[in-house]
Amino acid sequence: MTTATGHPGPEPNPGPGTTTLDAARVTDAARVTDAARVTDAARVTDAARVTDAVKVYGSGDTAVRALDGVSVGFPAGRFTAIMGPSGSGKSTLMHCAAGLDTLTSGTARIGSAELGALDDRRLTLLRRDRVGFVFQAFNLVPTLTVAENITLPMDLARKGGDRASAEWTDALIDVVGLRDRLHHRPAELSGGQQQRVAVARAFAGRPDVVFADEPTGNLDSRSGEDVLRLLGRAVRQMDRTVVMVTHDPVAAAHADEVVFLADGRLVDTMTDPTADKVLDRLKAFDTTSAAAPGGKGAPS
Ligand SMILES: Nc1ncnc2c1ncn2[C@@H]1O[C@H](COP(=O)(O)OP(=O)(O)OP(=O)(O)O)[C@@H](O)[C@H]1O
Repeated sequence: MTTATGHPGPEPNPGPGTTTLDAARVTDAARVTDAARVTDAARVTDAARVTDAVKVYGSGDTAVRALDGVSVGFPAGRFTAIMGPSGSGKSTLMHCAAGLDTLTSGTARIGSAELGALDDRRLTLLRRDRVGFVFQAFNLVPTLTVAENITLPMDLARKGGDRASAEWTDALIDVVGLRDRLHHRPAELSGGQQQRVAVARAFAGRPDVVFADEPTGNLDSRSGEDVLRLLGRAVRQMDRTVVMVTHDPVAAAHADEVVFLADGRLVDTMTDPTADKVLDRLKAFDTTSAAAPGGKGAPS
C-alpha cells in the first residue's frame, strides 16, 4: 500500500490472536522486503489512485463530508481491501476512484488518466474498457447464458474476436470453475455461482482494475469464501488488480493490503492481513473514536 508520499503504511501489529505463521510474516526481513517492493515499484504502478480526495454530499447544514482529504494508491497486481465502520466513506471512495462518482475536490486516476479531466463520453469508455465491477447484487442479465453474460462487456465494446481474448476467456472460465454451467441461465445457478459469473464478467475485458463492493454480502460464508479465493487467484495467478470494499474482517484477510477509513479519512493501512489482526485494528478505532472529542462515542 502506498500513501500520498509513496511510503508504505504503518507496520502490521501481530496482535493477541496472531498465529506463529502470521508472526513469521511480519518479521523484520519480511517487512523490509515488502516495504522496498511497495516503495520502489508500486509508486509508479498504481492501477488507481486518489489524491487529496474530498467528497461532500449536500450543502449547508445538511452537508456530509464523506471523504475528507484521502490520498491512497491501489498498486497494480495487488488485492486491496477498503475497511472501516459503517458510514466511514468506503463506498464513496470506491465509487470516486472508479469513476462512478465525482470528487468535490482532489484527483482520481486510473493509471495515468485523471478522471476529472475526462468528458462524459471518455469517462464512459474508460470505465468500459479499463475497469471491471462486482457488486453485492450480482447484476447478471437473466435472459443470457453464463457464457453470454461473461462476454457481454466485450461484445458491447466489440472486443474479443481475437485469439488472445478467446484464450483469456477460456482460462477465466476454468479459474472461476464454470465450464459445466456455460449454457445455463442465471436463475439456474446458486447465488455463489452467479457471483462467480459476475467475477468472470468483471475480468473478461482484462481491465486495469476490478472494483468489488461487498461482493460476498449476499452469500453464505462458504460461497463467499469461494468468491474471495477466486478474487485472490485472479490477482495472484492472472496478474490482475482488485480493490474490494468490505466490512468483514474474514473477507479483508484475503487481500494483500487493507486500508482503513474512519469518518472519511484514511486512518491506517495493513499488509498481509489476518481476520484477527483486522478485527483488533477495527476495535482500536472504535475505542479511539469513542474517546476523541466529538468522536462517535463522545458525549455531546
Ligand atoms: N448520495 C448520498 N447523499 C448524501 N449522503 C451520502 C450519500 N452517499 C453517502 N452519503 C453519506 O456519506 C457518508 C459515507 O457513506 P458511504 O456509503 O461511503 O460509507 P460506507 O463506509 O460505505 O458505509 P456502509 O458500510 O454503511 O455501506 C455517510 O455518512 C453517508 O450517509
